[in-house]
Amino acid sequence: MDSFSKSTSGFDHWVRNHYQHVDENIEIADLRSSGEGRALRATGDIKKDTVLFRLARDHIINVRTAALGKLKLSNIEVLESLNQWEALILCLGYEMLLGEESQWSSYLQVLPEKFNSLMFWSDDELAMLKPSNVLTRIGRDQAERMHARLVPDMCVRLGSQKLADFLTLEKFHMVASIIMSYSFDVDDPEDDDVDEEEEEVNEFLAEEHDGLKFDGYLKSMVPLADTLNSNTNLVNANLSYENDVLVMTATKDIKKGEQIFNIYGELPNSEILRKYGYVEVPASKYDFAELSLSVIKQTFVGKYLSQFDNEVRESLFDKVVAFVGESEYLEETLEDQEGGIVLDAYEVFNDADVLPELVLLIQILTTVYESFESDAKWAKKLTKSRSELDAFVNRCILKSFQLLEKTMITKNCVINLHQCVQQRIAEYGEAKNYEIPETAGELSRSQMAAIVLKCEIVCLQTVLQKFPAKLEQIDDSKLLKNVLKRKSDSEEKKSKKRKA
Ligand SMILES: C[S@@+](CC[C@H](N)C(=O)[O-])C[C@H]1O[C@@H](n2cnc3c(N)ncnc32)[C@H](O)[C@@H]1O
Repeated sequence: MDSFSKSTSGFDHWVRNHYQHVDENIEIADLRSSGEGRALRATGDIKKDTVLFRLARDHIINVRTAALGKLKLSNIEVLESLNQWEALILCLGYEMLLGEESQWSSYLQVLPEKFNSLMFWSDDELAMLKPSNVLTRIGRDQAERMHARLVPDMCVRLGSQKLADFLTLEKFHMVASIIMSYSFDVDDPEDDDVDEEEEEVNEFLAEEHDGLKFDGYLKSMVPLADTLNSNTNLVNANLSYENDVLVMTATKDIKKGEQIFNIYGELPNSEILRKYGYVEVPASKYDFAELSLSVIKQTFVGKYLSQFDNEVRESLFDKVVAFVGESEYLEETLEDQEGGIVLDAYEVFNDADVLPELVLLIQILTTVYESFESDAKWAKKLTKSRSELDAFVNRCILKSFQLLEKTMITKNCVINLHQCVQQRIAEYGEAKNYEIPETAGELSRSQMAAIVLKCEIVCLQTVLQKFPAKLEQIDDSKLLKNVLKRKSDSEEKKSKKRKA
């Protein structure tokens, strides 16, 4: 028996001795040959709603159960003043330091030491993922800053100089990565002042320091629940949290020999690779690409008002977008769209579902720019008067919003959105020619990078084929007439004033 199998068998033994229930038709399978590590598999037919296993809360690792919390009287309070990531990194690190003496020693044996998540890719390897926006979310610097905050001071405060010595930066990255790919956000029955909306899913990147209290959940390690691999299309099990116990249940009939899958989140392949170090083939059910504001800027600045020099065109775009971003009308009308409609990047999903914020922005920009094109002299004048420009953009916002509310869109808006998407596809270069293999197997990092890029391109191409399925297209002239009518009204008023 190799050491991998020995660890599996030790862990299996521990689970069956400690858990309240483990179904007889499940096993921990060795799927190393297909690059999937350990996984849960059915050894007999399992009916939907069968409880696969049930465990008491004291078998999971978090601030309430871990040895570090009990090392000193004040430790729980100190740990609760940290954020979820910091607290669990220190708790799990301490269990690893305890090794054989840890209550979870058999479980610690089956945690990985090697990772494919993006934190561990070299700069050259990461370059293979250009131009995916996932490259902006790796978080290596945040992890290093977190390490500097916690080690050694916090470890010493918690009473363990040994933990400070143990948690080198390399170890810290390893523990953080285990938590990234293995932990669960488990409902906290002791914290009933829960505001689900406020749950911060990616607080590791946000670096918030609010402390654990009132988050409503505790980031925890849940042995065996984390042995399940994930598949967005084949998910057939779900972990639920009851007062005293955690229960893994089959959500579908599962046949003998089939793998039991969880779902780690509604994530696209780029995020699955970033956090978990693998990709789904041929695609994740939740794939999306991102269209950044800079691509939209390039498209509009490159297309309109060619008689102006580039600097004027760029500054005009920035002014218009800044005004849209601060629009009081939009703030009041779109109450539930906190942060407005101007975003750094817009997600574009694999079913051509385009964010309404993006459609509205492009409709506003199209209306503004088509109006400018219709009278370049007037446009030039407008660029010099902030208040007149703002008033005009405001009208375009209003009319564009009303149009989309009636499920209509102008033809040039559709063309412009398609051109933004084409501009984005062009940034991917040759990646569009890549053919995704039919089965995953063991994939190299360059293959996984190519699959991520191809999945993003497919989302963008789908928009070109399908958008706008649900909106009626009208001629731009109808909207422009409406917007520009007011312009001529106000010019007439001005000239009357002048005459008087
Ligand atoms: C929560 S663990 C699941 C158990 C893991 N396979 C193991 O051997 O410990 C998450 C890790 O499992 C692997 N994994 C999960 N789902 C996978 C899948 N569908 N294909 C390949 N690897 C997967 C990835 O390495 C991921 O980081």
